[in-house]
Amino acid sequence: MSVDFQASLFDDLLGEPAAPVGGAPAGFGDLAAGLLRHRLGAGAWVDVRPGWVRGADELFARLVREVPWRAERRQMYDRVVDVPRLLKFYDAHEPLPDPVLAQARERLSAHYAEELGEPFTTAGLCYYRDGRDSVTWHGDRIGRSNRHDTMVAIVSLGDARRLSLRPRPGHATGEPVSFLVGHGDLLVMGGSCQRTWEHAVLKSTRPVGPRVSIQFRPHNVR
Ligand SMILES: O=C(O)CCC(=O)C(=O)O
Ligand SMILES: [Fe+2]
Repeated sequence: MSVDFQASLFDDLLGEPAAPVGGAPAGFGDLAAGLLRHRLGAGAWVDVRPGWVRGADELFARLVREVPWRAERRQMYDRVVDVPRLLKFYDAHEPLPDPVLAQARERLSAHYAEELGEPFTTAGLCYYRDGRDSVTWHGDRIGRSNRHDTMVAIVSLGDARRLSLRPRPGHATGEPVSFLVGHGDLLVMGGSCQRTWEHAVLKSTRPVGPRVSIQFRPHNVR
């Protein structure tokens, strides 16, 4: 069984007007207002803040247009296969492709400063062109996250996709959960989440439009 949390359902509860359609500049809602923590077990948690980025239509369009997206290929057993999404990684000192992303990183670093103990530095961008694009089950465990608690903060733009989580065998128990992350939503995986749980954006057979995901991580977490 999977438990569904539909971010969009919370929108009205926050009592904040939805972003106007069209060219409004991107801005941010109060991060702490409407931020909800879901404890997954084994020290893993997920924070969700629906509609954090406002007026993000233009931002989404700019990122789709201007980020130098890369198609990658990976070895899978005895074959080389296309990675089913486009990617671009910005290391700590590389300029981000849009000032709004720098603002998002600053706000996240400020909000989580005490709990995380360090700033978010890098930004990994993924472009899911349609429902066939996906990321398979994994933990972000390259680097310190293999041994230490950390955070990965994801801003989602464009069409909503489901971020699914399940316990990593031998490391956690519990029911799988999934969060529908939509345009402007923030989802933060924290605590032991990368070591003890796995996450994925699974392929969708329903028609789904493009989505851009921006993942902010601290230094040497990937
Ligand atoms: O698309 C997402 O929000 C998740 C991407 C992800 O898990 C990753 O790139 O490590
Ligand atoms: Fe990931």
